[in-house]
Amino acid sequence: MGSYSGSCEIVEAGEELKPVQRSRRTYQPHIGLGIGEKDQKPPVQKLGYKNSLENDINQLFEAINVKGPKGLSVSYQGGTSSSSLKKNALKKPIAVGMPHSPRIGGSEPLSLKQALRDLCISKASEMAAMKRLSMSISSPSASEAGRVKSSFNPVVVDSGVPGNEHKGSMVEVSFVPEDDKPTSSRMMTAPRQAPKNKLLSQSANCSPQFPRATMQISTGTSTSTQTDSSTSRKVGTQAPKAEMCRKEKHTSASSPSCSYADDNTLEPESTVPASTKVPKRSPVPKSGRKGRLHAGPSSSLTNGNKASRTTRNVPRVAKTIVRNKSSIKKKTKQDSSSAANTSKEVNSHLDSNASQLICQRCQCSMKTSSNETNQDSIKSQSAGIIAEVSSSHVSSDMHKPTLVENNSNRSQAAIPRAKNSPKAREKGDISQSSSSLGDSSSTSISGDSNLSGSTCGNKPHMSKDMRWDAISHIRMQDGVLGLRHFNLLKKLGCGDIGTVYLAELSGTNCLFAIKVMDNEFLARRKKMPRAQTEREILRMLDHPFLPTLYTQFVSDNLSCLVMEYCPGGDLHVLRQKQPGRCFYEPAARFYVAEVLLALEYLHMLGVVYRDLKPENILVREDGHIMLTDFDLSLRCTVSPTLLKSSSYLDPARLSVQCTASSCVEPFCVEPTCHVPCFGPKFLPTSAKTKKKAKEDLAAKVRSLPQLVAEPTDARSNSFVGTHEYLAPEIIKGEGHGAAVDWWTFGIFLYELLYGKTPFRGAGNEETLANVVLQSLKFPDSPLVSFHARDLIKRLLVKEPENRLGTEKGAAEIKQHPFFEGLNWALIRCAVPPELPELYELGVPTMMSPEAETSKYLEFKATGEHLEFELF
Ligand SMILES: Nc1ncnc2c1ncn2[C@@H]1O[C@H](COP(=O)(O)OP(=O)(O)OP(=O)(O)O)[C@@H](O)[C@H]1O
Repeated sequence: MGSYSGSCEIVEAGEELKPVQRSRRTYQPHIGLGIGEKDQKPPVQKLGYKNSLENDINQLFEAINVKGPKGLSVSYQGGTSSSSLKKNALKKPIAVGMPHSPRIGGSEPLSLKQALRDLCISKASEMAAMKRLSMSISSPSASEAGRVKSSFNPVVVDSGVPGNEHKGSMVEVSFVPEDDKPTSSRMMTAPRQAPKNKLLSQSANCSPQFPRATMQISTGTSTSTQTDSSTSRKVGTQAPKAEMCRKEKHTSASSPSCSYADDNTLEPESTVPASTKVPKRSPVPKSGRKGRLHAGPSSSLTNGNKASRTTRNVPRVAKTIVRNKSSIKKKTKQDSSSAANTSKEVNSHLDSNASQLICQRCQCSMKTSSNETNQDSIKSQSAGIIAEVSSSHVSSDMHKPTLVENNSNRSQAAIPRAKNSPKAREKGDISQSSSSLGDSSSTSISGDSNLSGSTCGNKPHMSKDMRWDAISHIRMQDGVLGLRHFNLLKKLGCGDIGTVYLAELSGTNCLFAIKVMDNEFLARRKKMPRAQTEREILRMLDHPFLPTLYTQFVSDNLSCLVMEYCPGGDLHVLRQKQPGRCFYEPAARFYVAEVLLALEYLHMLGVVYRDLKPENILVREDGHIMLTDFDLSLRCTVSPTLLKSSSYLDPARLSVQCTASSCVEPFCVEPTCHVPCFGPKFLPTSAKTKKKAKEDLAAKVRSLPQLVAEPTDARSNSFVGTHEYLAPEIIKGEGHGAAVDWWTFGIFLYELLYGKTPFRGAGNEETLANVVLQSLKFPDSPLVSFHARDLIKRLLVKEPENRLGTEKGAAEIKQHPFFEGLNWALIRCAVPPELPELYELGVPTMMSPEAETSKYLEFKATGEHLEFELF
């Protein structure tokens, strides 16, 4: 829930501070476990915290002195103590410690106090050394907290908004890479046993904040007395866009492996044979039910797949591959075998810098393969590469518990193209692909970094995807990537500005969806801006429910976007296969929840999507969704706002007072599910106490600040969208903003539940009139819950200013009781309603390269549309 996200972030920020705090805390447990070194006393004044340690020790001994059992003589000088308990405790480190350590109670004259002090100083020295080691590896010359902050590209903004009662308080919002471990969900749910699908500890990756916001609030002199919604605080004027730029700079500055190109440039393929230029032909009308406004005839692809549907009832296994810790962690551990606990602390800090470590890994690679990379760079330049594709992504979070099995993300990436068992093929592909990349695997990432910008750092949530390597490998081999490197296997669909193909990167078994657009056609039809918008947006995205753009290039005046392939068809097709042609409510809830997170992310990036409809929601192989098609989107600026307390919950906009859910099951729809995500030791026994606990928790969650990044100032007068989904303000030409996405979100939910849109008329004109004039009605059947209908009602408010979501965006909508019980942070790990029907990859036997180039690319674009004919 929204509040959850908020809570997550705060906890995360708290986590951010932990390194500083831990430096002292971690010391203490080692008092009893430390290893004495020598009798020498290091100059403790050099390390500030050593004084604290000594103080602690002194206090400890004083406490022992003072609190020792009466009549017991506790001697710290002679080492004789009649307290066996203390004796044992104190003996332990020394007994286990180094042979030269002084013995307590033994014959050595050294005092116990002195011995312990030395032990602790020794331990502190070890810790300091380890910290230095880890810091020098990950980010030289940065404090731990600073290092974390800098690597996560934080936005630190003074909350000193004029009139703000929180003067003096500091609000920090940082956008963290997705691979990093969020801790919020851990805080909220960790006490319970691991989720059944083995979520990673980075489960907050599932949270909507992509970029995830972590908030650190130092209340300082804050009076904390705000009570109304006016207390929302501007976090700052930095829009995510600005953050993106900063991130890019940061990344490129810190990592030579990450190169970024100008947004408006593409990499032309200089070596495309003339034979690949194919004739144009007239368009094929879109078979979809809805015509799109704003452009010529649109087309919609329905896959003709007849594979049987499988209900997914087995939780997906998400095994953690903590590659990110990698060598640094190991090294740290090796260097400090006697400081296991300390090492853990350090490692946990390093974990939180996951993406940074990945980048460092790349850098390391770069160093070891610099010659090769340089050669390739030169080669690329000489090949006439104008610009490299890079994803000017906003570092995202989570974020994410990497949903991976074994080679995980990579396995997801390698969607097999052979006909037999998809799963088996997948594995085969991985190994084959890996081996095909074999020798160069160690350098391919770094090479790719320089050549394409398609680095692990660009799309953290897909950083382990083997397709980066595959592309990089080809680039390193040939110096340039073009259409000739792909085997076009199947036409997936045709849109207004291009045609999408399923394609295999030759020799890699890696599948992609390639959107091919004819620049000449686009220019002639004045659709270049749409293509440009889509390209720019795609490049920014780094979110599990949005497509990953791997690379882009121009091949013989064809602009190609190489994207993640989504084999499950679209929601429009899937809905029509449901009984009654509509989804059951839990399934609908699943899909709209994921779409909501995608929209929230887009809004945070300053993108108003404007074209939500089931046709644009593809189903991934794992059953989760992918929102596509951004050519009608509106780009704008956005100012993240931190809303304090529960002021963001406007009861007038929500029918029922929301309750925060802490259920670990992302789709537990049982409203009476009480505090189930806490372990037994936290579970109150009586129902009454349970209820109280839940209320307390809900109150706490509601009191947490909430990040809202809704582009409230976005305005456009364009008449864009799909008839049945058009918002009234668009039809009326009054100008519109981000609220149109919440209108379409309401229509979308309605359609999923009822199998039709609410205002559809006999024709487009009537539909438009209905949207503006007709009141919302719900059919008697199928039966839909009150909460679902209530949410739809609040979204389909004709005046945008009164529409749910208009003011506070997705955060507001997530609070609606329809989503009660849904753990937003874990949504990505939820088991989807059903397995998608995968496209039958009944790909014809691959033709010879000559035949491919001469026959596959029969590009035809005449009249309204452009199309590439494959066969
Ligand atoms: N990544 C992908 N994976 C699988 N299929 C895809 C992918 N991207 C697009 N498609 C399919 O290709 C079709 C055409 O997509 P495209 O985005 O070009 O057209 P569109 O959705 O009709 O929108 P527009 O007309 O605005 O371009 C889609 O309907 C979809 O079925």
